[in-house]
Amino acid sequence: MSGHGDAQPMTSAKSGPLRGTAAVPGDKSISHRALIFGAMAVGETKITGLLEGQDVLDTARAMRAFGADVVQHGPGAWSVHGVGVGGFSEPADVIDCGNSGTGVRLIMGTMATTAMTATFTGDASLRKRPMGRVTDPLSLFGAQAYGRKGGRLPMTVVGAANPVPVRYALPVASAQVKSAVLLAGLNAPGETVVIEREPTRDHSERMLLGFGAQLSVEKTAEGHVITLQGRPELRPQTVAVPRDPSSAAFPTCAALIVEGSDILVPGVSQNLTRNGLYITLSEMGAEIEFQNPREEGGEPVADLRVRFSDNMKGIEVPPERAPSMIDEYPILSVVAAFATGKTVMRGVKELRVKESDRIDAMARGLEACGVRIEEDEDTLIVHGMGPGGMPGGATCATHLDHRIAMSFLVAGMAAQAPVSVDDASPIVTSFPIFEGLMNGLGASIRRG
Ligand SMILES: O=C(O)C1=C[C@@H](OP(=O)(O)O)[C@@H](O)[C@H](O)C1
Ligand SMILES: C=C(OP(=O)(O)O)C(=O)O
Repeated sequence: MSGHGDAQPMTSAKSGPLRGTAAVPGDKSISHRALIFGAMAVGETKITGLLEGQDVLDTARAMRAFGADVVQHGPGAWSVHGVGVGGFSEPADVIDCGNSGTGVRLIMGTMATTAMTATFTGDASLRKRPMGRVTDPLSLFGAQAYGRKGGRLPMTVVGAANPVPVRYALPVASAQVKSAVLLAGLNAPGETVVIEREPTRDHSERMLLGFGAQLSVEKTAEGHVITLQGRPELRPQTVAVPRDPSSAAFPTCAALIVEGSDILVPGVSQNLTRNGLYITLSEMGAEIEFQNPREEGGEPVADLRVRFSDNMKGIEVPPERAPSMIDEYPILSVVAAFATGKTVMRGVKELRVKESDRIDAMARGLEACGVRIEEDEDTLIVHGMGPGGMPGGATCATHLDHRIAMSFLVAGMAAQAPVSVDDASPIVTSFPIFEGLMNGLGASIRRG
């Protein structure tokens, strides 16, 4: 999907109390990886709970283009007949990863150590995002990449015919870059080593172990040293995808700011590389109870009981927490607008290279809603207006960014006047049932 269709304006008006259970769909990061690792295994991987968002559907299509047999059997139930490590065949056409940074970067890594050429593109948002962060380490394996200025898509990657293993220290805290290097390392003989100073989401490491790769993680003074043995035969798995904590953030935060709300959000990941938002909200004084802790799909999860919280205080979010809540800053900045005092988010410059420049998109939209903002290259500061304090009454630009669209629709649920977004169509990339789920809890979100 290289372009969205028509823009889909949407408006969210003040909501009555939210009630009920918010069962959000499968985790996007784990869904991409289940398809990609399944394609690299020999035999049939069975997946349940797959997120059927556009980003993941684009990865499914890409895996077919590289020769894997990917079949949908029912809602969320998929199978992948893999071709084995190094078994990809050259795609006959351009690979279109739509809106998905995760999709394109992980797939580039996967094909970079196989002797073939593939050309990648995406929508207008993805074509602006930097790919040099993955093609730089992939070139160390012997791959070559030819893209537009600044390492932008469309880009052609020529895979290494005789790949060599790599030792690479990540210059940026990014699970996408880490995963691209590990995926490339699968088809390089010998040991590939990735060193990350700050821990990022660890789904690739967990899944590689599950599929039978030899991988070790050592904590050293340099950070996490991840060592992978190349050329394993990956064994097909049964993957039960847990719910997405980044999607769960939207009903959770909505319930915190909409007066009288009391909802249950089941199966929210407590994986320490993903739960930064929930720690931050608790520190702000949010009324969240973590009930029934258990394992689901190999991830620690809990059910969250979330109540309207009229006593939240702005805080300083520790910068080292950023990787564990990187996609949640837009919705956190909405909650911060309904807290008392200022919330300071430092060390967040990575937000500028997501589907949009998320610091700029949130700053401009919140200002239009009457909120005072300070920002610099690496910082966002929101001056809270207290419960019910945000005037609202604006139309916010979403810049092809699902998280910006959902964040402003949640803001409208508690603001004094309705909040509109110019284009809600990108929400289908990660949370296709957002509108129905939120309205089912009691929200008033309508098209137009
Ligand atoms: O590896 C992943 O699945 C993801 C990693 C993060 O990106 P970066 O690795 O670029 O920080 C995150 O923003 C993205 O939504 C999903
Ligand atoms: C940044 C995100 O995704 P991606 O990088 O995969 O486009 C996101 O989902 O917030």
